[in-house]
Amino acid sequence: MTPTDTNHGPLVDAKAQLAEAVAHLGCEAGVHRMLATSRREMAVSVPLRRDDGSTAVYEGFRVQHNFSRGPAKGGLRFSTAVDLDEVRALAMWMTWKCALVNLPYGGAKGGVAIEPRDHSQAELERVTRRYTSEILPIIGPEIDIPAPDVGTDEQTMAWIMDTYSASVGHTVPGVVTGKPISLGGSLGRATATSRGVAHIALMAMSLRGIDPEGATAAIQGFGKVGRGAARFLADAGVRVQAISDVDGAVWSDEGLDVQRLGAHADETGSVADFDGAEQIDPASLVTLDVDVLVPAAVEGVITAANADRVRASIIVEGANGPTTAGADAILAETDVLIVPDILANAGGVIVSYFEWAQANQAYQWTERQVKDRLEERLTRAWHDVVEYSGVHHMSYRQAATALAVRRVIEAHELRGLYP
Ligand SMILES: NC(=O)C1=CN([C@@H]2O[C@H](COP(=O)(O)OP(=O)(O)OC[C@H]3O[C@@H](n4cnc5c(N)ncnc54)[C@H](OP(=O)(O)O)[C@@H]3O)[C@@H](O)[C@H]2O)C=CC1
Ligand SMILES: O=C(O)CCC(=O)C(=O)O
Repeated sequence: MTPTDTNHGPLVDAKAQLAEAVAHLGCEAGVHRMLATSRREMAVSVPLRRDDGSTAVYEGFRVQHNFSRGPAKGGLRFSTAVDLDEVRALAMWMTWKCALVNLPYGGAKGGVAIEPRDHSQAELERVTRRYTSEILPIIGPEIDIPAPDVGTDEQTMAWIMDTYSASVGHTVPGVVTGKPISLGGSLGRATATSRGVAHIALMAMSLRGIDPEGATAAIQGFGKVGRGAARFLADAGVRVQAISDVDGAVWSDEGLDVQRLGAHADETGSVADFDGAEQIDPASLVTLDVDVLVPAAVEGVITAANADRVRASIIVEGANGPTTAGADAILAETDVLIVPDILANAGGVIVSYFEWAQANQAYQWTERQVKDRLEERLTRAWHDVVEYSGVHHMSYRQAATALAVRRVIEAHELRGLYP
């Protein structure tokens, strides 16, 4: 039977991945139920006084999936696609990601169902401060530490830090990561996720015997992750042939000039209509004939409906959850190597951890220290996954999830958090 995405949705996919890991590890039903459930969820209503004097109200969430290995950690997303189930899935993936790269954290995620492009900076500041005030009782440097994700940035983190600090009466840099450098942000955090994506892509190419010089890539998304990934891959000699965003997609056989494309996007707000390339259908990006495909935008873009047309040799998941369970099942029958999100995009949270450690020490590391330690941790996790996958004859996603779930269960057992 051809797999389908009948139950498609990130939470369904995340729970299916957990169920597979639990079956492989052989743990009891109660532990499985506990890991399938968030430890704490907060839904808030975020009223906004708009610049024209009218009032808008947005739904916001913060979900803390697990605390067994340490405080919860994960980004904050501003997007109209945000809902509670999406945030639950993203929080669960954060737990596995932090465990996989051995950070002393559990997993969390937050979101506000708002389109940031429709708001002024002043409105975004008011929304951020109000959302922060609402979730304030459940965040803190030892409880849950937000960071940037889709639609948020270092300015958002600065507003959260200020709102939290004003409430407790002193400056608390460790309450968020991904802050501006001048407020205690880490050197190298802004590019950490994309640097990690490129580092992992190069290791995957080496495993597949693909020489980066002359290899080709397509990248979906030209935001904080996609743009840097394009730059780092191009710097390694890869011909980045296609890049897309919400408004369009561009393609060039000889490879896009990523720097010029960046200048064009800064000027116009999109990669669309870049004069150094052909315009293509954004939906075709994931099925282009390239060596490496980097989905770096949103969930659920490689699905049961298009997986059989994927022609890349390697998929490096810069985004969280870009490949649905139905697509995974189809691609498992092919030679396509999928490097799962919890490994491929872990560079961001690794350097967030470094930022938090620097805030706790009140001491700044050099950029070289950050880069070296980032690559060291990612390389170790990569080898763990490759080895586990080989020993247990499973996909990299299955191996990564199993390794991570095993570490979380071990922490539960050692702490004795359940009878
Ligand atoms: N930032 C980080 O440190 C980390 C991010 N991630 C994950 O990476 C992904 C991207 O995050 P980030 O780069 O921070 O987000 P950004 O908001 O900075 O960028 C998102 C990009 O994706 C584009 N996009 C959105 N929807 C689509 C679509 N349907 N098709 C094509 N492009 C689309 C946006 O286009 P437009 O510009 O036109 O809006 C934008 O270019 C998310 O899944 C996030 O969870 C994972 C780990 C860490
Ligand atoms: O840097 C962080 O704390 C979290 C980044 C994030 O949200 C993610 O890895 O998906």
